[in-house]
Amino acid sequence: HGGGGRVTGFGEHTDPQIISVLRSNATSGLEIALRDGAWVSVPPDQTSFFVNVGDALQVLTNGRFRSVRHRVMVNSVRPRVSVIFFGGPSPRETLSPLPQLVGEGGRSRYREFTWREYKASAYRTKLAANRLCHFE
Ligand SMILES: O=C(O)CCC(=O)C(=O)O
Ligand SMILES: [Fe+2]
Repeated sequence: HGGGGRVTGFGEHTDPQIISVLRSNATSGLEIALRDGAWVSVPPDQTSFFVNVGDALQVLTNGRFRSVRHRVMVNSVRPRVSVIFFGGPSPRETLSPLPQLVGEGGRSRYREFTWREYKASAYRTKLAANRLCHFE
């Protein structure tokens, strides 16, 4: 449950995979967290796809693209329906920042790990955890 009588439908988290493509009906509910932690509602648009950066893409881009923290609040007036495609690596795939994005003399912010390792680590934590801090 959220404050002020608002009910959380899907708790805050970042998506694990590379990219998430989301489609919903015209009911609001999806919210993203800004850098300062404030939550803002994403205006629903049933004619658009919403594309979300996942943790894996944050690693591949060495943090240039950020996996945005989001949640879904319950809309007490209208039903909300959403469908999401999650595009992720296969379990044996190795992930690390792309050399072109680290740059010469630049610092890689993440160590190399397999997707299997990430999953095993993520399943041991709560939904809201920062799952990438184990791979920095
Ligand atoms: O229902 C939504 O719009 C988002 C759900 C979500 O964040 C997820 O499944 O990862
Ligand atoms: Fe999500």
